[in-house]
Amino acid sequence: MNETRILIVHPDSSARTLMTSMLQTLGVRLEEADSDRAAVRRLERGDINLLIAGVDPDDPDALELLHYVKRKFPGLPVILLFSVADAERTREARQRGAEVVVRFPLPATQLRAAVAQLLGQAEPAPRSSALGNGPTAAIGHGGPLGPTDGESAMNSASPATVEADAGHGWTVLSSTTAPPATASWTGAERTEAVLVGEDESLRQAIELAETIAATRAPVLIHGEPGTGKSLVARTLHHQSPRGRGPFIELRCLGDPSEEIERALFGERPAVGPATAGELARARGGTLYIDDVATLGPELQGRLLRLLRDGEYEPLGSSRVERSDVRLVLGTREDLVEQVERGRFRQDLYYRISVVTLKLPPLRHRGSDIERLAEHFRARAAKRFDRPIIGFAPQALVMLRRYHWPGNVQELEAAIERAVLLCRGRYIEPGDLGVVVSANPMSGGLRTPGGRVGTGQIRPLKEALEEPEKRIILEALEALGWNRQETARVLDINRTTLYKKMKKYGLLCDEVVWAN
Ligand SMILES: Nc1ncnc2c1ncn2[C@@H]1O[C@H](COP(=O)(O)OP(=O)(O)OP(=O)(O)O)[C@@H](O)[C@H]1O
Repeated sequence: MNETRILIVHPDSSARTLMTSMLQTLGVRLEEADSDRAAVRRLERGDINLLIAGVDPDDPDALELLHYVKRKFPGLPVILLFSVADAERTREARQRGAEVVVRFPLPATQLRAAVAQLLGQAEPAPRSSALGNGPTAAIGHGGPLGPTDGESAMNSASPATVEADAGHGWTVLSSTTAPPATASWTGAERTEAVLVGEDESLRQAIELAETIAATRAPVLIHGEPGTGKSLVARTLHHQSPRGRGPFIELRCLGDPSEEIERALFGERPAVGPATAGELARARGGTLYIDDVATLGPELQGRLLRLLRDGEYEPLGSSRVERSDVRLVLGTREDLVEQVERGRFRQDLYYRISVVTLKLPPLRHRGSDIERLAEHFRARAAKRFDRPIIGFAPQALVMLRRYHWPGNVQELEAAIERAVLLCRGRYIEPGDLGVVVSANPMSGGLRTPGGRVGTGQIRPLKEALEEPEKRIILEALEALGWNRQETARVLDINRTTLYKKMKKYGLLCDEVVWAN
């Protein structure tokens, strides 16, 4: 089998070196070109599977190489790296067939995810002998879960992309641009539910999702209950070329294997009517399977086959069906741990985890708590026609101190209840239905009697996270975000500080090169 080759084009050698170092763990052959001319020469020798080109959108010839590639090698996927944000040029590049347009520099994880997805769908570009004869072998469909014809180029000619591009906020060019105040994915408004949040780790998850939204690769979403996995899956669907197709959700928790199997694959008994499964219903769209960790061994095997070969058989039938869905999987469990315990197939894990979005728990999202509370208040006031216009200061303090084990879902329910119960115009602490400890270090929920309910006692490690985050944040702020000095004062080494900052989403402005 031919080696996979990526051609990196950039006039600046340090940018090429940087990209090479970001991609070397992928185990592919990386080649470099310092100009469009050199790139064309190399492309014509054949066997390039993916092109990554850095461009300056202000340059009038910025898209010439793209234009050439899409004409001569229509199957060759292209990632364009823009040196500055330029929405107009981004639109133009996508109309001309660029699969991914991102701002450079960008996090290594994001670049690797985009490359992995596109390589999963591409076959080597044809050799030069086939050139000049118009379109030659197009992108291979990389197995049955590869893109359909309409998706393969992911270009803006598809109605979904044109609409998403037409001023609705959807653009992949956002890796280092600041998100808007709320609803980074304004396109999601079509689904009614809007994704609200500015927390850094949520933003990184969203950016990664944006990068791969247009591909058909499976996506794994990991997060505690109520962190928004289903909402992110839905948003991902609406931002993809499949956005006009169905979005189907299948929740697995607690259902016996056979029920899930029937729901997923459908049933075709020897006698009697056949029943379509969710896979058939989601045809042309996206199927979100939640709590994938709870699937039994048999179902895991069938899911693996579906992902690998795009095939399945309905219950009671031996006739093989082909699937045409994008799969998004949700889990609240740590799948690596499940693999180590022998409860989850490693091969399945590898297949679904190439792109993993990690949603942070609400207690780590800082000011997003208020942002979300305000969003839910406004929505509930409108929905229930209640004249509630804000929060009393003490109610906000309470919201900030509570640790929200049920995450956004719990917050949403608490605010809706408060809007209904509130007698004044501002939500008061009493309306929230929870009594949060006055001690900011505990962050715990107390029963009205004043004692901590046993159901609210948290594992020590988790309970210590909140004060630890606060102490680190205060030290960083006091020391002007000087990490060396902060580590010294806190008496920890810099690597430990870095890891903790990452865990708590405090790496605000930093582009993550490593990992
Ligand atoms: N960032 C967000 N902005 C606005 N609403 C949100 C956000 N995250 C979650 N929600 C809302 O919170 C509720 C719970 O979200 P969702 O069902 O997506 O969570 P989940 O992680 O899938 O939950 P579960 O683990 O129970 O399946 C939904 O009503 C959703 O619309």
